[in-house]
Amino acid sequence: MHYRILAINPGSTSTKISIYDNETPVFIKSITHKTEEINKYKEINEQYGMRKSLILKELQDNNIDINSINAIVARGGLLPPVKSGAYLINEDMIDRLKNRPVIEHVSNLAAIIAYEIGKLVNIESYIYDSVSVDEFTDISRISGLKGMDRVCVGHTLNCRATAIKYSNSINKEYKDLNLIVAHLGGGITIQLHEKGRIVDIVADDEGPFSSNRTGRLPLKKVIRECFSGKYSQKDINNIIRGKGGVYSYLNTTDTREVEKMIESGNLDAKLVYEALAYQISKGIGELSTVVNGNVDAIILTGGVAYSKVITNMINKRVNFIGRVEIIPGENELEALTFGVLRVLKNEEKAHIYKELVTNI
Ligand SMILES: Nc1ncnc2c1ncn2[C@@H]1O[C@H](COP(=O)(O)OP(=O)(O)O)[C@@H](O)[C@H]1O
Ligand SMILES: CCCC(=O)OP(=O)(O)O
Repeated sequence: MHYRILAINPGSTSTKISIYDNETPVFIKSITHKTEEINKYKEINEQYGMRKSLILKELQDNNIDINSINAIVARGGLLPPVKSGAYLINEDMIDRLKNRPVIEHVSNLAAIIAYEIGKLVNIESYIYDSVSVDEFTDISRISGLKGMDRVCVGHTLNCRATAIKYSNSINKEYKDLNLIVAHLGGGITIQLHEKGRIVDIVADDEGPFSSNRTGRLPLKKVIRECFSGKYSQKDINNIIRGKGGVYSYLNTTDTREVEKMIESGNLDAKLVYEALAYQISKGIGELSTVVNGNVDAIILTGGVAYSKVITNMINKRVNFIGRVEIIPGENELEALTFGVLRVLKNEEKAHIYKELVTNI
């Protein structure tokens, strides 16, 4: 059977799209959005029309007839907790993403755009391995305060696809392995996949800092700053996810720049980079206890995993736990497409999204 699939992955500064004919990519494009254009919109959701028009124009300019597409797949946004795998996009999901997303995040736009394009040509649209995939156990959900459960929000799309890719590469079934997967991108999250289920994670506010996010901070000091009168809630959020981490120490979010600083003898940069590796390693160590140390492999992925300097530092600290595999970069368009292909080929079933949880 032949399927043509459009995948949509919006980021803060770009919208990535691809067309695959079954497993073969036939068109891949990253549409860049100028900061001035993005800044025109007060809320992220207002960018929907602009991004949808650019996608349609891009397809038209490249002679791709939208009527030739059989299904659309989008990066899943900030829904209340959902299962791993595919969900058919429906009105309930669109209502939640447009009106009550759990967090404002650019990934919320993906399903909205996919659904609208799907309606134009009367085809189904899906999300796959949403950022809010939550397979926590009862024990991992406990936070330390009744009424404030931990929730799982992370880079599940890349982590799960990379974990499956690694399992296939060693001729083992993903569901038979215990894997710790660290997504080292602009944001960092670390996941424990126990026999194919993501039972616990270190979220981007629970562990290591990243290029522009603070990670876990000393709580008492955060409370003092929040009530100092100096900041609005938006300011605080912008610091935590945007102006924190490497950026706050070294004024750059590009870890390649940090390496150049280190090479030129900058001792502050050296210390911050070592601290980054140290904190990532601590997160990996923390998750290894969830399976009593029975870890088949630790996988380092995402853009920062291209850096030999950082992966060597992490390797030294964590290889006593299990073998360290480096699978750099992220291939989210492929992960989305292959996921929905499994649905179209009846190898997986798509879940139906229902608004059950109302207090998140
Ligand atoms: N070769 C490299 N060496 C070190 N860092 C890199 C390299 N390539 C990309 N990065 C870093 O990876 C981060 C972006 O990772 P990526 O997975 O593309 O991000 P995102 O999660 O935002 O999609 C940036 O901080 C960038 O500086
Ligand atoms: C919201 C969790 C996933 C995430 O942080 O994605 P980005 O790193 O792409 O912002």
